[in-house]
Amino acid sequence: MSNYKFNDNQIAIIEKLELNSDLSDIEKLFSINHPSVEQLETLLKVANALYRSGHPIIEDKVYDDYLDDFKTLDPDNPFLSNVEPEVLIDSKTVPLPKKMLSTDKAYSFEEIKKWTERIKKAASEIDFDQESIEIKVTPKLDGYAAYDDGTRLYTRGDGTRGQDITRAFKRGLKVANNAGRGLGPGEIVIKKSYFDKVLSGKFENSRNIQAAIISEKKVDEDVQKAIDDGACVFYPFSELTKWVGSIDKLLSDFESIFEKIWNAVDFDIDGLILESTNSLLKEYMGATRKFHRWQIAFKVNTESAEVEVLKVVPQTSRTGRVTPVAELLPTKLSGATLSRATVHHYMMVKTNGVGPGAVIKLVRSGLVIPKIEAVIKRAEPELPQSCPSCNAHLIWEGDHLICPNKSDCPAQTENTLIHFFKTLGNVDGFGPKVVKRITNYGIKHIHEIYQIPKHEFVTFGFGDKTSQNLVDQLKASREIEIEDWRFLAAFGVSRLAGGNCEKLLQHHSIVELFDVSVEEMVKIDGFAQLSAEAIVEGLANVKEEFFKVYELGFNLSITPKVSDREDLDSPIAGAVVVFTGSMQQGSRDDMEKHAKSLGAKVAKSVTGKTKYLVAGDKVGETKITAAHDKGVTVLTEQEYLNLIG
Ligand SMILES: NC(=O)c1ccc[n+]([C@@H]2O[C@H](COP(=O)([O-])OP(=O)(O)OC[C@H]3O[C@@H](n4cnc5c(N)ncnc54)[C@H](O)[C@@H]3O)[C@@H](O)[C@H]2O)c1
Ligand SMILES: [Zn+2]
Repeated sequence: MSNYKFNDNQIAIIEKLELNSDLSDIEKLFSINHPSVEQLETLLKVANALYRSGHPIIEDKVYDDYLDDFKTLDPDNPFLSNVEPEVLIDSKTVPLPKKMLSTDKAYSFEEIKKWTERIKKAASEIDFDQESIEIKVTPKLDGYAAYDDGTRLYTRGDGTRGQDITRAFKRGLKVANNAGRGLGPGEIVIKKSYFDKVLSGKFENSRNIQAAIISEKKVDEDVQKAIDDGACVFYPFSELTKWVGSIDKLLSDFESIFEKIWNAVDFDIDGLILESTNSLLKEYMGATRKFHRWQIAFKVNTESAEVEVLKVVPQTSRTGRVTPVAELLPTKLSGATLSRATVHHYMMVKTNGVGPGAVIKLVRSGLVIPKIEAVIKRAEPELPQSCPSCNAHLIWEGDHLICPNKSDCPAQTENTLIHFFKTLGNVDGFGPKVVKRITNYGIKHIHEIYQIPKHEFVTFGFGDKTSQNLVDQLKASREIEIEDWRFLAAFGVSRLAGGNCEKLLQHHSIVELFDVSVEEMVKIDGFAQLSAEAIVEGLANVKEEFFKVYELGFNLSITPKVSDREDLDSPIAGAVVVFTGSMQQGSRDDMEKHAKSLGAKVAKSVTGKTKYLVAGDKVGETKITAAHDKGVTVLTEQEYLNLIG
């Protein structure tokens, strides 16, 4: 590979670093296969400086991989334990009003899960109620980090000292959503659509422009126009679209949350930020010198590869849908060897020619399953005629091939049972292997599993100890308290995952739900005609089995009814209340909980639906004015306490 050649802009930046190597030696580093520790350090410093001043030389993932290597070779190097510094625009730095750190990174769902485990562990260490742990997800803006204290605007610098770039506001830079000044940390960003339409001819990437907005030099006229057009803004993180919910919800709805937040803004983003919002927990978890332990960035790496398909095998799912799984010539992609990928459905196999010998473009998106982005070379597809599990003749239903043998298809039975225990999630022991063995002996229903005595497990071929353990697990799964919505979701009715179950159970008890008509269901917020029809039909199909299982006696915690809350005789019942700022009488978490118990709907941000904004200390004037503008009643903490008596 030939060496990289720096351009003049890059050379000017590298010279500021005052490294002890010649430029030509540094250029060579970017094509070396296994750089030494010293070489890695130089390489990282150069790449970082170029990246932060708008002239990146390598992809983020490549940078992060080098960083990983460096961590292994020289874990105590100070470059690793501090925020990666920006290149100074001039020589003067000022202390930041608040520390600005980097974020820890996760490139997979597994790493996110581990992070949530750490939060739960921290919560249990300080007796913080697990139920109250709240996670916020926002888009990770890929701009230029800055801090606005209401008077000055600062760069992040080295995390404790930055540079004064208030001039950007003097140049007309606006705050996103007209949110006003003083909202703390955020990023200077440029609207993607504007960049593509107006600026992409002249600038290579939006980083070039970010650097121009804050530079000391006179601003380029196109950039000034972009500022005047409101296409460049300072976006405070507090103003971002967000998802807020429990750890369970986060993990169970991860893909849909991901989709929604990822597409929420018209700015470049390079991931999602996940963080705990509970101040007690945050305080306890604290930070390293580099990142907050209560926050993590989920980054996606979009590396792709062209891969040959060896064959496509059908797999029958719990619902009878037959999923095409492509077996691939094993290929390395972003650090993992891929040998399988799921194709959406058999219609895609048929129309796009995904058969043996086809070449597909795969993208590993950081989520668990690699996605097929395109079919590069078609091949004759093989469409199965019969169910790989029960041999029943397959039928088309829309884009899908379906095994119609609901009652007697081993794959459907097994997957239904696996889904039940997995969704219940309160015991382990009933994973795919165990379930397969049990179903081989003719067990087909959830309620039957609960009636298997120990000696029968032994005749199924489980050891004595394992058999006892399985019996104990079954008992425990009924005794350990579990939310009724989760229990319902475990029956795997189509369109009845956890979120929808909870919404329905806020209106009807789990037993009543089986008698709710489509007409009644569409009256509930969030249920359209088609989903309601599917749900009512799905419930009817599982009704018999549901009650057999329900009558075994599970320890269900009941979802509170909306009506109970609105009927409460409290001045805030049914009202949407937002708490902001720091409170005197107790923690904000506690106040929110108390408000909920009084029937209020506690929200995190003010919208047109908000009735009261309870403002504690240190709340910006702009936030209050904005609330007034939306017709919200703003109360001080004391006024609120008087109101609820
Ligand atoms: N390509 C390269 O050569 C190169 C060089 C250096 C760094 N990088 C990339 O930069 C990363 C490290 O950079 P970093 O430390 O500046 O940033 P980071 O990726 O660690 O993220 C931390 C920053 O995210 C910002 N942020 C954006 N949206 C946010 C939100 N919604 N909530 C909270 N914070 C938000 C904040 O400004 C914060 O300072 C590396 O992982 C690497 O991928 C790339
Ligand atoms: Zn079948």
